[in-house]
Amino acid sequence: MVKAPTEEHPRPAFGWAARDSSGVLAPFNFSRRETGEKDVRFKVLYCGICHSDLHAIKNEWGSTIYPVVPGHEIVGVVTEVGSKVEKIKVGDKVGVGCMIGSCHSCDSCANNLENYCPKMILTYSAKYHDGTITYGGYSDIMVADERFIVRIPENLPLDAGAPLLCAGITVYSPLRYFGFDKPGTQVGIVGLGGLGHVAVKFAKAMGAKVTVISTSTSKKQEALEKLGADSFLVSRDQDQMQAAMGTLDGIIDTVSAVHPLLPLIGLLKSHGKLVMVGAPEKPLELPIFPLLMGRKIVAGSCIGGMKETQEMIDFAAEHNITADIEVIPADYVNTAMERLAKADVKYRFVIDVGNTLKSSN
Ligand SMILES: NC(=O)c1ccc[n+]([C@@H]2O[C@H](COP(=O)([O-])OP(=O)(O)OC[C@H]3O[C@@H](n4cnc5c(N)ncnc54)[C@H](O)[C@@H]3O)[C@@H](O)[C@H]2O)c1
Ligand SMILES: [Zn+2]
Repeated sequence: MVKAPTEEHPRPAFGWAARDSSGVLAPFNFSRRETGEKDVRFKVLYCGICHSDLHAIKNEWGSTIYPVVPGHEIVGVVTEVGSKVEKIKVGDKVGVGCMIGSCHSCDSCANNLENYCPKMILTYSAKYHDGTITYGGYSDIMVADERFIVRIPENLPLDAGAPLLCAGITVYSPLRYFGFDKPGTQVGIVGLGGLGHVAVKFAKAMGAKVTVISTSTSKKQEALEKLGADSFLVSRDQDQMQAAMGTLDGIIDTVSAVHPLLPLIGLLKSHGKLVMVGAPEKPLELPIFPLLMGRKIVAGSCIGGMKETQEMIDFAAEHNITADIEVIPADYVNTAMERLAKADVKYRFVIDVGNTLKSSN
């Protein structure tokens, strides 16, 4: 028998959910747990719209549990803390990113890499420790274990800072881990969307030389003049791509759809690394010979651990790095999803949850 939401958890909550793979979002009443002794409860003020939310509502990865309340770039103000919470107090500005739980006992958890814990629990469309389904940040309140709470520095704007909780850490972590953060390193960023545009900003702040690789010239001027990239390559322009062969130490590939890897591998120097962070729904073709000839590496990377996420947010605040955003009301989410699918946003939609999410009852 289906339980009423408040039988499962005592605290009523309200958000927007997709009920099936049409991906259409509509108002949704549900409930959240009581504030546990290690929990932080906060009023959601803003939530970014990640392309992963779009993959998820349409079940493009085949793992969505409906109804799904998406959103994993969530910021707000703390309203309650449990008795054993140590670092967060009522009134603090905080955030939650892509995960809200892990096993706390494996090697990855012991090394602050909760993101690689085999039992990592995603912020939405996953099963929590108590067996209930997790719901994301297109909603009025959030509750999470303190370990998965990020402190938002005072000088970081909450709306333009929200996307850093997923887009930011997803690019910051591989830039650091793969050594693309050394001054003068030649780094390529493929796909100038939500992830890509903050990747340019972080890589520049770390001292890298940044080349944006895009399918058309439409974002060229902005990439060079506004985002601070050093050069711009049009991936469909054979002459440009040929001239740039063997020039990059590393590439971060943020593209959300199936696309050819051969031209990207060609851009790498010997020993160069192509790091995939985009998550297309179907496998990509991997040409082997160009990898062998030059001992090149293709790797992947998934968000970042909580310690590194805090480090990334503090680095962003110090270097004035935020996302370029279009703030929207909650009832615009379906239009926003249609526009995101067409890459018609510069560069991240952020829902003004605090001012526009209105419960129907
Ligand atoms: N690895 C991780 O931890 C992680 C975290 C967040 C998001 N993601 C994934 O990263 C991808 C990007 O997310 P986003 O929020 O930046 O999306 P986005 O839609 O904002 O940006 C994607 C970019 O890819 C470009 N693009 C789309 N199709 C293309 C094609 N066929 N060829 C070349 N370029 C193309 C778009 O123009 C856009 O600039 C998504 O697949 C998302 O699920 C992964
Ligand atoms: Zn995301």
